[in-house]
Amino acid sequence: MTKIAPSILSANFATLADEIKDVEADSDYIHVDVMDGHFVPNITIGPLIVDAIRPVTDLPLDVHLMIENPEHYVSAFAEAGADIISVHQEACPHLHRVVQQIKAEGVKAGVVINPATPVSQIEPILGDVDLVLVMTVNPGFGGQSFIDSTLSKIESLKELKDKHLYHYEIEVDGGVKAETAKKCVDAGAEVLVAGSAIFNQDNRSDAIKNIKSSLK
Ligand SMILES: O=C(CO)[C@H](O)[C@H](O)COP(=O)(O)O
Ligand SMILES: [Co+2]
Repeated sequence: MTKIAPSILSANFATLADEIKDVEADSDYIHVDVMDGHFVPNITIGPLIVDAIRPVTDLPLDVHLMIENPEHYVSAFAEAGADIISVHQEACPHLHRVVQQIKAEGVKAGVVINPATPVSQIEPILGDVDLVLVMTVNPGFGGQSFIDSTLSKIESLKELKDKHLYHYEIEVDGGVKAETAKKCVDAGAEVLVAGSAIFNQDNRSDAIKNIKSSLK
């Protein structure tokens, strides 16, 4: 069963608790996009917001760190209530150390690759992570168009997972909507992050059902 992770990046931050409640029943994770204005051009959410939304939902908080030096903030996000913390390969010269740091906090560890980063860059760490996030847009903003060349990387990650019996989930993020979701799942994606395709719609439940029915 494909999981759905609405990205609150496209939600109304003035009513964030209500926005999360609105998608909770149809979703599996809540995806939280953390941007620092350095690794990506945008600035968004810090541990304070994760702490504030933690009591709002029992769904796992899937925290996507688009920040430089993520090792400085792993503890703060774990203490704030993150269930999964994912870091970009491109931001981590000592990736293995950061993954171990996340796991030592008792949190699931994910690794993320940008559209231009090949799977080979993360191959040595695949046996250690709980989630691999394939960016299907360049990180920094919601509402961008899906990049088709990322599909072959999803296929490679599925092949490597099956071959080595790795346990990571394959997640995709960026430009995911009813028109693009099926090709991700056919390639091997197990978790679909969607922001604008859900929160920019009046009826969020229908928007999620629309994505799910596109997979049939
Ligand atoms: O990490 C992200 C951007 O860097 C977001 O999770 C992603 O862009 C979701 O937005 P949309 O579904 O509108 O593309
Ligand atoms: Co994201």
